[in-house]
Amino acid sequence: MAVFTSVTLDDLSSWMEQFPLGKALAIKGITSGIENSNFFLTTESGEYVLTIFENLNFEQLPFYLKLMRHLADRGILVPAPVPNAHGELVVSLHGKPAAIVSKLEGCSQMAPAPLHCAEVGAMLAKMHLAGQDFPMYQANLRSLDWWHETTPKVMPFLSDELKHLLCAEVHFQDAFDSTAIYRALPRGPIHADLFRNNVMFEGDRLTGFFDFYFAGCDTWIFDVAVTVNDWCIDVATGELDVERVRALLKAYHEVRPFTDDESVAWKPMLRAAALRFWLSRLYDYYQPRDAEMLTPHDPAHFERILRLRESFPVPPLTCDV
Ligand SMILES: Nc1ncnc2c1ncn2[C@@H]1O[C@H](COP(=O)(O)OP(=O)(O)O)[C@@H](O)[C@H]1O
Ligand SMILES: N[C@@H](CCOP(=O)(O)O)C(=O)O
Repeated sequence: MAVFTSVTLDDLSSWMEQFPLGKALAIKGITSGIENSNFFLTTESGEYVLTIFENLNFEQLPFYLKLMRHLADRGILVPAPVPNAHGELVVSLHGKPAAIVSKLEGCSQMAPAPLHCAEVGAMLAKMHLAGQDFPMYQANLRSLDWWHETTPKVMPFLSDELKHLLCAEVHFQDAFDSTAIYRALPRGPIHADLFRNNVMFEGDRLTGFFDFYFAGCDTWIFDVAVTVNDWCIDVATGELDVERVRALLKAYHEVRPFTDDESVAWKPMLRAAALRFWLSRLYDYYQPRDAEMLTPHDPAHFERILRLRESFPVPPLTCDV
């Protein structure tokens, strides 16, 4: 659907000289993105992805790209941004910020089995550990403060019942946020949007996480909850599939054992993760941005998930069987 800024091989002939990648041989627009202009780029040294950022600016991008570089340098399977001759990861192209990153092989696994969830769980835990010494800090920009800012913007569009659901959940999360348990949760850089469409698989082998542009520093368990709420559900109902949940959590726990506080926080965090995407989908639905050219994601999906996580028991974080 979206290549907002077009790029030709001619445009790249001198621009590419700043990168140690040789000449650009072919460029092909990627149509599936919704936010940026993405291209598969073939150069004399291999296959890459060129992104022209349509919304994020030169000040905002270094956090995300340096985080990806930091993780890639520590063996985490993520696109590695390529620095230019001055060590810069973000460079101007057609007056907009642009970056070249390594290309991940494969495609998204949209019907995951327990073994795919286990691959994701293990890599997520490795990513959290590898991010511990990342020196930059940026808060998760779609966290509690954003929920407070955004709730009043969508309220006028909601029925009384939905208003009540939203306010009650924000209130619950406020209360949980001020507990000693919440404050003790281990944290660091998180992906914060690790849905099925942001992970590549080649067959059953995970080849990488991408789309780090919602990343920020927050609790690791929130990242696990976001991931489980997408990877381990029946998409039609939002119900958790216990086998996939167990596979993901067990693989994560084997790499980075969960703490007791995280076990207590697990259900509230599954609710927080549902709230976060219900709210962003409501916002995009009722206040669409100009650049948003695709049909907005269905908010009712995460409303359903939130109701389920509030009302029903969830599989425990750790399990002996
Ligand atoms: N590093 C990469 N390696 C391989 N494919 C990629 C890479 N980055 C993006 N893509 C492809 O481009 C598509 C759009 O990327 P995405 O980050 O979702 O774009 P947007 O931010 O515009 O929504 C992805 O679905 C994927 O197919
Ligand atoms: N995963 C979010 C929307 C963000 O879209 P992405 O394509 O950038 O991951 C949702 O499903 O609401």
